[in-house]
Amino acid sequence: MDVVMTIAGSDSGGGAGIQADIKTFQELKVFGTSVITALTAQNTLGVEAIFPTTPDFVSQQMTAVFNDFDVKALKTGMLFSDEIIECVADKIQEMELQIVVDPVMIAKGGASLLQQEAVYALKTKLLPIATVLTPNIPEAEVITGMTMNTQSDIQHAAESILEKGVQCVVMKGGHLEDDEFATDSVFLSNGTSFKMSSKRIATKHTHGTGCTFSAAMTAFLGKGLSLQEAILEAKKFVQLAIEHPLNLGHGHGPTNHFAYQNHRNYEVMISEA
Ligand SMILES: Nc1ncnc2c1ncn2[C@@H]1O[C@H](COP(=O)(O)OP(=O)(O)O)[C@@H](O)[C@H]1O
Ligand SMILES: Cc1ncc(COP(=O)(O)OP(=O)(O)O)c(N)n1
Repeated sequence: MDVVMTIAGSDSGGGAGIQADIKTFQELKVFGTSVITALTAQNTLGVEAIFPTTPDFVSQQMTAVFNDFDVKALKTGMLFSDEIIECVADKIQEMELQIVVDPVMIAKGGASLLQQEAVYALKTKLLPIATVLTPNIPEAEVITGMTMNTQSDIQHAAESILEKGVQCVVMKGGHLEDDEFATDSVFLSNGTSFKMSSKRIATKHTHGTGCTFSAAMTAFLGKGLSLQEAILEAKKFVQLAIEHPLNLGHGHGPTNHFAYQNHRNYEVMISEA
């Protein structure tokens, strides 16, 4: 059984963060381990409180898992502070691992899940060792300092991120105003680029989409899929999870992690970036 890890915050409401990651890992039949960076008191209506873990305790959790398991791939989600980012980066920089960095910054309700002063550590410590970075448009704008309105803006921002040492950037288009398609643009450091589109679902139940997408990518990388295959299959996983909602909670409900096993046949459309 392939072992993967998530380093992220806990969402008491179960739709995002560690909980979304572990559910995704379970559905994709990899063994999930977890390192908790912060606890959030959260539900589908928003984040009510945040209680961060100490960097030392983050380090202790990582050591405990790494001393016992052969972790093939890991993802990072909510990292909260520059001290936690530095401690995570120091620990994994020498390891042979596939690293998916989901640069979680702001939750849907507006709560800040990454302190502003931590953006520098994210850029200088974590990006250089990342296999894949999965920013949404607002996150890519913070990382690059660029404004992104057009496909050409997306390409320029991706190029500037690749220069920081990341092997692949997946610019998520969930926030773009397109009624028909949810399109993500993928750029690899070897010069390959493509867009992947799926039918945009008109729904408010999109809590945890980013976490689920990056967790699925991590699971597929852990299982040995190539980078491109892992990205495409993760897109399929998140599409099905959005398309078959569970209708839970009173706000932005969670996605459905069971859907991939029940409705496997979704074709993601691929085109030139
Ligand atoms: N309404 C939607 N219909 C279909 N796919 C969506 C929808 N919203 C987001 N996605 C997809 O979900 C994934 C996560 O994207 P996004 O919601 O932008 O991330 P985040 O949660 O980090 O803001 C991407 O593949 C995106 O294209
Ligand atoms: C603990 C925790 N981690 C991450 C998020 C953000 O998740 P995301 O997938 O980006 O979904 P939304 O916040 O946009 O619903 C979170 N909310 N909590």
